[in-house]
Amino acid sequence: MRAGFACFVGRPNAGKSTLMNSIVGQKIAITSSKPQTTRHVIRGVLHREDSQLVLVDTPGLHRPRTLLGERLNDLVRQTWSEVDVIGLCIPADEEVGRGDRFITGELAELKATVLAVVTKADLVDKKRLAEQLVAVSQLADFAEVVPVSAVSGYQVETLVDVMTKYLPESPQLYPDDMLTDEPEQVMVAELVREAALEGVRDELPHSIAVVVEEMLREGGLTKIYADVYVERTSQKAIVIGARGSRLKEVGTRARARSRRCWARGSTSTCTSGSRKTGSAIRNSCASSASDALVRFVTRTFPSGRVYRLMFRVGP
Ligand SMILES: Nc1nc2c(ncn2[C@@H]2O[C@H](COP(=O)(O)OP(=O)(O)OP(=O)(O)O)[C@@H](O)[C@H]2O)c(=O)[nH]1
Repeated sequence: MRAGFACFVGRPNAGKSTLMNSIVGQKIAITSSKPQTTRHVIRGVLHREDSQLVLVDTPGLHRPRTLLGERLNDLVRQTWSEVDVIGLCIPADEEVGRGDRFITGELAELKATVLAVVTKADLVDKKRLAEQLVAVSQLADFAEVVPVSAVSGYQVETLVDVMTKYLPESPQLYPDDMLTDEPEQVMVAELVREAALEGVRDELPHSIAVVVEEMLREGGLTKIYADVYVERTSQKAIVIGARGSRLKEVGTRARARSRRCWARGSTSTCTSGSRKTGSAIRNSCASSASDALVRFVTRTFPSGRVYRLMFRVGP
């Protein structure tokens, strides 16, 4: 029996979270086309008869421009020092760059086994993939270099085999039925944040935060109250959209994703807005709501920057 921790590292947008989801087989880390989507360290557990691979997702390492950026980088480095295997992700469709060399240099100091993972293999032809494998191999003395595509599934199993090979001999670390150690509330908040990030401008990912305040069981349903925070008043309009349309979409998407995540079905969704724009949103929701199940939460918000979203998930 082998069991241990592994993580994927690499520059932002390299495909780390998508790969982790593909390996664990369930949506655990959120993904988006925006760089620096990941803010939490999330564990996904892959159970096999003779092994347990615990995957830790990290934010993309980047040149920090803010204190939050510095803290995210600290989180990455801390994770590196605690795992058994590290997969350095480098996309097949982008040149090996200074960022990759910088990360490789840092990894050389660690005790973990370092593999290179050439991600997004589906985006290039065989010749380009071969060239990228050579370029990546020249970066450092990696234990292995593995090309994969999380989207097509190409070599994902092989990557798991290779990673498992480098885990220490150990009894299993988590119970059989455990896929992640993230609390349910954090996972739902991440799903809402993912929905809120869709279609927003590049600068926004770090400016949106979501806190699930309450999850109330009502018979077979779970009523979820989530607060969406933005950093600046100017970002409010982006998150809310014309006549509340974006916020409503966020609620709908988050509900659908939560439903898929728990595979139980759902009944209703609702969004409501800030103190300033709340009534406009409620009106727009009401006027566009052909779905009779849409309900609204009326509430006075202490700050103009918080938007409350309510949706219900259930069988
Ligand atoms: N075609 C293709 N696209 C991929 C693949 N893996 C990831 N992507 C896309 O690449 C983008 C970034 O993927 P993420 O998994 O969020 O990247 P990340 O490295 O976790 O990003 P950060 O959270 O910024 O660190 C998304 O649009 C994914 O859909 C792949 O194997 N093939």
